[in-house]
Amino acid sequence: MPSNPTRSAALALLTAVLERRRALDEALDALPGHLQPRDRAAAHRIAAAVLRRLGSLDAVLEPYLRREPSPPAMQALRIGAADLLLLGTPAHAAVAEAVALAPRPLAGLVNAVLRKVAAEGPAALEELDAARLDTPAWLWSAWHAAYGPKVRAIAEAHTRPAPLDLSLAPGAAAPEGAEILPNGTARLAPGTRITELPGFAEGGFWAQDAAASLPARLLAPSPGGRVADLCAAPGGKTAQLAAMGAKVTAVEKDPHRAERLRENLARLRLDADLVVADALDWSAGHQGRFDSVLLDAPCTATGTIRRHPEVQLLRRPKDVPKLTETQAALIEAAAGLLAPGGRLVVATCSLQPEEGEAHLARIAALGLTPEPVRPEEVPGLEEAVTAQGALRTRPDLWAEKGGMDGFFVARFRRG
Ligand SMILES: C[S@@+](CC[C@H](N)C(=O)[O-])C[C@H]1O[C@@H](n2cnc3c(N)ncnc32)[C@H](O)[C@@H]1O
Repeated sequence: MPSNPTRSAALALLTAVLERRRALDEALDALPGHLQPRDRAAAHRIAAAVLRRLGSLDAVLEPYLRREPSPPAMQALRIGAADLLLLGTPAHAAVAEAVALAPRPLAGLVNAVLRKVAAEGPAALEELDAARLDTPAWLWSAWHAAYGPKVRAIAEAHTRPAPLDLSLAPGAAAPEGAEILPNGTARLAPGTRITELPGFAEGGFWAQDAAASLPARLLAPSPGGRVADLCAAPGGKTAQLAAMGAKVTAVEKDPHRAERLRENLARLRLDADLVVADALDWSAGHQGRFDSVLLDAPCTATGTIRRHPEVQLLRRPKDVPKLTETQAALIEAAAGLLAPGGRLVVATCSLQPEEGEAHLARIAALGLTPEPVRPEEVPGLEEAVTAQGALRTRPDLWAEKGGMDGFFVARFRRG
């Protein structure tokens, strides 16, 4: 049987991520242009399920394999196991499609193993400690050190697909069926495709995790205020700031990502000056010119594992100090842009304290005064306000509503 386009595409995605260490979104962009949007979305769903639960799937497969087969056969087995155990695909279809994906000489092995998994896998999966198996040991230890026993709830939140969160354009209605969260985010079920929602083309909303909407809200620029939005693409926070009536200069160094920001603003009919530049260089020529600055610094993105499950597989411990150093340089550049009395918000979508809490002393040492987040500014998230007045969200917060990304947000003022 020839392999079907969805599963061939899922195999291409897994190969790109696991063997070439590409980000899943990048791998999606590289899929053949003729693939139907529906097949593309289904392939993404399968690949994301495998990446999210890789440790558990491999543990279920392991007893049936004398040694790990070649990578293409292993990916076919993982796709088959995800179909059988996580995605509700009927057993005969799951097995037949994985067999069709496997290299010819290993088709028999894939068939035999997946038949066993179909029969015995559900019970075996139940017995596993999924939170532990699906989390790399270095991340588990780091989160245990930072959050104590909450590490388990964090890891468990990563085993489930994230909902689609939308920020609404001013005056726009939420799509039907959306739950409105306390911060104003409209939340829809996991797997909802934003481009198919009525109102998308008209610019009624954009995708943005509930936690990702908080930094711009805490910056709260005045209408007409001059705001520098550093590290801006794809522009979720630029859009929020522009929608608040601020005069936004968005700085992004990656030209492809800057183009996406431009397209997003055009669809949303929002306005910002877009500068394609390295914020470190650009800031030198714009000292003291802004009433407020938002720095959404590049980071390990371990707070976004629910949405980007490959992050936990691709990141390495050595990435943390490297990115922390970049963040420190960007923080200094951001502080230099502020006019007297100006406000700085620094955010990272990381769960690693080195990329969050550890920056507070460094920012204060630049002569800025902390402007603590007040619990009433973040309704429903009072427990996320830290003793130092920063905001620390985690994937296990709002668990009953579907969780949220992990973010660190801190606010300062130039005296
Ligand atoms: C966390 S993402 C930003 C998300 C964005 N603020 C939003 O809300 O949609 C980080 C971005 O920073 C950009 N970036 C990284 N280093 C930069 C630098 N030195 N100057 C400008 N942009 C940078 C990356 O290309 C990436 O697009």
